[in-house]
Amino acid sequence: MVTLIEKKDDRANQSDWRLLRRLKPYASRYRLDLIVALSLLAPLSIANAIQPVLVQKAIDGPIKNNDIIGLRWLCLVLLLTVAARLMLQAWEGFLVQKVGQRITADIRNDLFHHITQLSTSFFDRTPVGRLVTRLTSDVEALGDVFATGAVGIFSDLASIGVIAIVMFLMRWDLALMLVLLIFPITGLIVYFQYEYRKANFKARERLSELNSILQENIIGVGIVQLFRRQGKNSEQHQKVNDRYLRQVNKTIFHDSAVSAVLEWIAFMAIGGVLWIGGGQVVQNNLTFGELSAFILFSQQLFNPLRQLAEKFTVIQSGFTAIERINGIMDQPIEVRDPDQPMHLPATSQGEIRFEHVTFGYKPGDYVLKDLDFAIAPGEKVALVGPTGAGKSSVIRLLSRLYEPNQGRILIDGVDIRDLAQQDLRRHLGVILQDVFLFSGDVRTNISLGEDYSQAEAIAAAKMMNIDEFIRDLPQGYETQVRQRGSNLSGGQKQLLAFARAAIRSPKILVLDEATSSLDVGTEYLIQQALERLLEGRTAIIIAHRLSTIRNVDRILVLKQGEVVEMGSHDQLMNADGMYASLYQLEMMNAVS
Ligand SMILES: Nc1ncnc2c1ncn2[C@@H]1O[C@H](COP(=O)(O)OP(=O)(O)OP(=O)(O)O)[C@@H](O)[C@H]1O
Repeated sequence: MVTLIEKKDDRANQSDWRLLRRLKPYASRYRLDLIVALSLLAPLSIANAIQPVLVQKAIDGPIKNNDIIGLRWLCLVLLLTVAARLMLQAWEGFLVQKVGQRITADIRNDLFHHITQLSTSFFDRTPVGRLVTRLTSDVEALGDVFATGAVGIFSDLASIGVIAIVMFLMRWDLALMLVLLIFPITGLIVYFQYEYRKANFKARERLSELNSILQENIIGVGIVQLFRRQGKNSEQHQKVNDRYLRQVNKTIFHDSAVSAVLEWIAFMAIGGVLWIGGGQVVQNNLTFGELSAFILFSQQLFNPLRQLAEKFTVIQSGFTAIERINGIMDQPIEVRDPDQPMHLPATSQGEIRFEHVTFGYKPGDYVLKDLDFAIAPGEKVALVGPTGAGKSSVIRLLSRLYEPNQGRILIDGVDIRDLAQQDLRRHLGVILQDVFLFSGDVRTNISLGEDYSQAEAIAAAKMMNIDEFIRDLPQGYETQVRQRGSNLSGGQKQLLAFARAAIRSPKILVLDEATSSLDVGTEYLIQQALERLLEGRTAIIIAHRLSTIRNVDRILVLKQGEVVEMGSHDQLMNADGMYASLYQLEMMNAVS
């Protein structure tokens, strides 16, 4: 499946400045530290450029004139300049890294927050592995830009500027030769930068692909082993891994090439200085001190350039990461709270009304067509129908995980799009078939981190027949739930999910009945808990076993997204339509 993010390959061509602008709001939070760091650039660059000048002064002055005292003074000044430069450099580095890591942490938080608000349809199109890559390695790549001192690029640029000025003041002809070399080097850096960026962008896409495969295979390891897919899946993994490797090799090539070329040019520059400057020394047009200073200058000039090339590798990865992070940040939050949300009163009755609702996951391919029904407060309604009829889609719309294409859904007369989502969730308890448990203790899994007391959690667990079981656990309510609840049975997970709903006491309950068969004892506990949970509440139950819903007030029979029958069990049996035949089929299966 092609995701939106993949389509954004052209992002690799976005200008770096446009990308940097996205960092501006983050950087401005730490304005003061950044201003201090930037103001250190000028003294740092001057301290850097002054060193060759001091060497020149020492050679042409005290050394030439046998002035030992003068030489020692100059050495002391040189030493102090180096010490001052190192201190300023350390201070600047510390500030930049500190701010950088804070910015990275802020981006990580914002990205996480944004992802948690994105609509379910986004998650339908985007594999989990890709998202995890964004949240881990992309944010890390961005952090590396700061951690490796790559932002020192600004001080490198400032150093080049100041060195150029000092060189011109000393000898314009030699200075011109060195400065002219900067242009082809910059051209090379820009070329390799572009190529590296392209290769790196693709390498990261391959990495996400690899992560997706890894994620799927780890989550689905049971199925992989049961169906003996290990060999085939390893082959698939190897293919993607090879593709990733090839792409990484390309990035390594561009990275090494730029370093080698720069090294070569740096030595050419020293050679050039010796060639031209040496000739001038022989003709007495240049002093030894000036020649030495220029050899040092050429080193000092090319060192920052070399570092620029090295840093650009990290910076390019950072840019790629920003592009990809932006790819997520630019995903619109489709389900938003209205500007002035309406509120359901605390005395809300729990009436539900679907008004001519039509919906499709893909445009034009409707899975629910013109649904039009109302559920009275306190009424219990079952949704039945063959697989793929649209039952789960009905509750996804009611929970506002998706929006209808046409029509509207009202709770107590208020369109759910006019409600704050929090308000909707407070009035709506949803229990899904596949109960998701978070790592943490049992109590937290009931309260889900909300402010419920221990007594409330226990009361909910008691009402839902699971208190005794929890007390028997090694640490009772403080027992840690293993990943995704692997230390709990299917029935226990169901009861825990009921307790989660019970503690919130919503007006409306939506239940996707578990399909797996349970032993008679657990089945009884669940039925009893369910009856208590449903008491006094409006409920929609997706029933997979018709025998369990004989007592509901009304049954809606869905077929290919349309309500084809509606009525009580007895009415539908008398009508002898689709429900009656589904029911008879189930009875026959139960007997045989
Ligand atoms: N996330 C999705 N993206 C695209 N199509 C989907 C998605 N979820 C469901 N569908 C399609 O929508 C239709 C209705 O699915 P839905 O899950 O609502 O059916 P259901 O009646 O609950 O089925 P079951 O009883 O098997 O759970 C099906 O054709 C299904 O393939």
